[in-house]
Amino acid sequence: MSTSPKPVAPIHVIGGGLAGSEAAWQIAQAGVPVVLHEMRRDLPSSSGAVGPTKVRTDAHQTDGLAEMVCSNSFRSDDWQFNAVGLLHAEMRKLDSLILSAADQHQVPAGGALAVDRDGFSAEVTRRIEAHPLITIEREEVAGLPPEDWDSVVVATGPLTSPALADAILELSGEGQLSFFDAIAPIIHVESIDMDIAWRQSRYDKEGPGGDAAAYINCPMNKAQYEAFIDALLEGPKAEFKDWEHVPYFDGCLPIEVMAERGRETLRHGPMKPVGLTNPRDPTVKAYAIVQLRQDNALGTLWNMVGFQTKLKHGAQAEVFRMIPGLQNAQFARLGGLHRNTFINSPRLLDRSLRMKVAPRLRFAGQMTGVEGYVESAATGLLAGRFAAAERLGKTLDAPPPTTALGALVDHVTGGHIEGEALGKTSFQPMNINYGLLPPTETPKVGDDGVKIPMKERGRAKKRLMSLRALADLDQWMAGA
Ligand SMILES: Cc1cc2nc3c(=O)[nH]c(=O)nc-3n(C[C@H](O)[C@H](O)[C@H](O)COP(=O)(O)OP(=O)(O)OC[C@H]3O[C@@H](n4cnc5c(N)ncnc54)[C@H](O)[C@@H]3O)c2cc1C
Repeated sequence: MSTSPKPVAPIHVIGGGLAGSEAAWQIAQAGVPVVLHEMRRDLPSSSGAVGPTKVRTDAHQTDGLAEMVCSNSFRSDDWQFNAVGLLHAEMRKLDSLILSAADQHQVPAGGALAVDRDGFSAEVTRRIEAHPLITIEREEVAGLPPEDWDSVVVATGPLTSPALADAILELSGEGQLSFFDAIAPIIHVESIDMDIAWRQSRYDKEGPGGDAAAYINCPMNKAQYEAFIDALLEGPKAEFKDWEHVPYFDGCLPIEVMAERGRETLRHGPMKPVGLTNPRDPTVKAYAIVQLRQDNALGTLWNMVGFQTKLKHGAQAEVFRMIPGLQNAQFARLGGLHRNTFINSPRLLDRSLRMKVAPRLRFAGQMTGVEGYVESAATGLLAGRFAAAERLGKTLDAPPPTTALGALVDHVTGGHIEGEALGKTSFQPMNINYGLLPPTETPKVGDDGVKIPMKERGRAKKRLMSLRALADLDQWMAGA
């Protein structure tokens, strides 16, 4: 007598945003059933109320899956010279629902992949609803998922509902999960002018690694400082939106707010010039000094210490390039101000995005500390594949760190270096960028054997890194 095979138990995905929709799709495409829980819905009108009650987050306007809450752009689609374009290319290779729906609903935007947001969200919703292995439950998961959900992907995003956020916070043992956040810019190290800046820790103090030259220092004279303060005070600031009502972290005030308190405040705060000596001008005391601290294990990205800001993005590049040594700075991430919910992933997650203290819970999307629509969908893609492989009794390692996908996993699960934690984590959300991938040698000669001009070598290096990433991803896929 033949017995029918035991049905595969479903995986639960919480959150039908960019990450959750992609995760659900990847799991179902692997042949594993999925229940996707999304809280946004229209409730029938209650007695006396006019029209249906709409359950939304503070930013979402619709009940459509994968709603883009702000811009309609997935940013550059150039896989050769842009890290997010490379991430697109990798995701396309892996049957990404988000990329496929975006390609289908593309609108003209130069080299960027921008979409008709309603058409895009409708397409994702249609394909998820039509998938025979996916069931959608329109409900809030208001606390930790029931124990009998043995495999869960939590993809509830920056605006995770408070009941679930509180439960995760408690489980994590961390002090904080959701906050109104001002973040400092991060700079590619190769764009810092080391003929002006120098390496030294304040008072040559050795760090835990025995390094007494852990910081990069940019000196300012009085005139430069005064001009900088004027530019800071005059620069256009991002306005608060009415959904942004969570307070600042203590000790994390935007620099413009400090400057408004007095022209000298910054010189006595993050720009204090004490304990540092410019080796090129040892007898002259700098009037103010901007410090940068290494931000990733590779040493390719450096964080402007104490420079959290709510200056508008366009103004930031202009104002911060006034700092001597940063005149040609290339920003891996600009500073910003927004409400965000994310976990301290480097401490809490393993390399397959499982929570170490509760491995039935996997995290994906902005909750893991990646930033942006594409990066969120990318971690959803991986979390979905990891969860499906586990359910099917297979092992799936993360893609290598030379790929954009692998670099993202490495960043959120370990690549970041903890700063001098002021009672809080220094881990901050980040977009994909080449600084997260191990560097290659800068090529001097092109494929055609012709010498590459100096100013084009940075681009050539990006292309080399992209080619390496796609080749390594192919190899990973062949072994997966
Ligand atoms: C105001 C704002 C503007 C932004 N603008 C941009 C931008 O222009 N470009 C960009 O690239 N990124 C932007 N981001 C970042 C953006 O949120 C992420 O890039 C992306 O949407 C995150 O994807 P996600 O899947 O992690 O979260 P989301 O896309 O937000 O999806 C999370 C889903 O989980 C649901 N959910 C929450 N809690 C529960 C619960 N307890 N039970 C069930 N469902 C739940 C939500 O309703 C939502 O549908 C912005 C973020 C915010 C907050």
